[in-house]
Amino acid sequence: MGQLVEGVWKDEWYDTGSSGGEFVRDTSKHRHWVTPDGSPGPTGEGGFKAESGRYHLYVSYACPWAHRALIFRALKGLADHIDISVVHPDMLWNGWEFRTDFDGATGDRLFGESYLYKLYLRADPKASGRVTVPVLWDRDTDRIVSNESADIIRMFNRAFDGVTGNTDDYWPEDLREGIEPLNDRIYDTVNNGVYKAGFATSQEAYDKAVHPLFDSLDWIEGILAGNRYLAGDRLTEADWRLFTTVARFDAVYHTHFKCNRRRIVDYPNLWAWARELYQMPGVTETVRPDHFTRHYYFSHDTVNPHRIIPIGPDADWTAPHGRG
Ligand SMILES: N[C@@H](CCC(=O)N[C@@H](CS)C(=O)NCC(=O)O)C(=O)O
Repeated sequence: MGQLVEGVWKDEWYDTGSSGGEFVRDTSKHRHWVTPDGSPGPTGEGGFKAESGRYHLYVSYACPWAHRALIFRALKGLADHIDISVVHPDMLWNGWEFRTDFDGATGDRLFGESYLYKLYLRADPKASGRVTVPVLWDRDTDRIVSNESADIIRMFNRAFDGVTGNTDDYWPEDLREGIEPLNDRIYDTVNNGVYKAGFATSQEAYDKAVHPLFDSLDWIEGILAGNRYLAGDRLTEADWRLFTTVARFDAVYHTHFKCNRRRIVDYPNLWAWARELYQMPGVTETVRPDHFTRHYYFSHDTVNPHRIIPIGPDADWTAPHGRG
């Protein structure tokens, strides 16, 4: 674990000392957009036209943010148009590595680099900041288009429709007003909430994160009692953004991040909703418990110093969901 400082890799854990023990997530630095015609998107520069074979996606099967991008790649029929490199689940003193000694870890298929930070340095030799997945890489310009999963899934949602012919829409205009507040609360208290609880280094910081997390899970359980999906009867990005955290919850966050007031299996509606999403075509293969259990328990030695990987719960994700 570390970060780049003016082109130099520094091995250091998150600094929670200056924030009262609270984990504060950095904002993503690369915010360009792929668009159908290469015109600029909501942020950054233009020049990134949607084309088959031009872009490469760097992911970890362990990471909930990268997982969003993998799911949208599957749902939107992009697998033949955007290829991927998968990092090794261990994220140690050199950050994410391109080792291949773990099932599914591919190495760096574009450049044969050893570490993800070297990819960031290819794009900018003087780069500073955290080196995170996912990364959407442009082969034509050797630049990072984006390292922000929330943006990448919106690009995947529409930008390549002319390439794939797939017009499924997970951010439909008429539901956006409802989706935004769901995303905001779920990001802050659930997606990032588990990290805030797990990386807290003071009781106060932990308490401040863990109560809103479970308040939100209770609130979501209520929504899913009356609705098939979060925003109503249509599946939207709000569901997928929540799903990647839920998929890791009982195996990892409940134990490793001390989010143990309840498990997902204790919420009947949320658990059935999670199984329904898990079972959708193309999605199941993106869920890799082998990668996420190994990653969290083994990489975070500040949280789990002996790196013992617990046995994990027995839960049947293939059981009928009954939400039809
Ligand atoms: N806001 C980013 C966050 C990505 C992120 O934090 N990824 C984690 C893995 S789960 C990472 O690569 N962390 C490395 C680090 O912080 O040094 C996004 O949603 O894409």
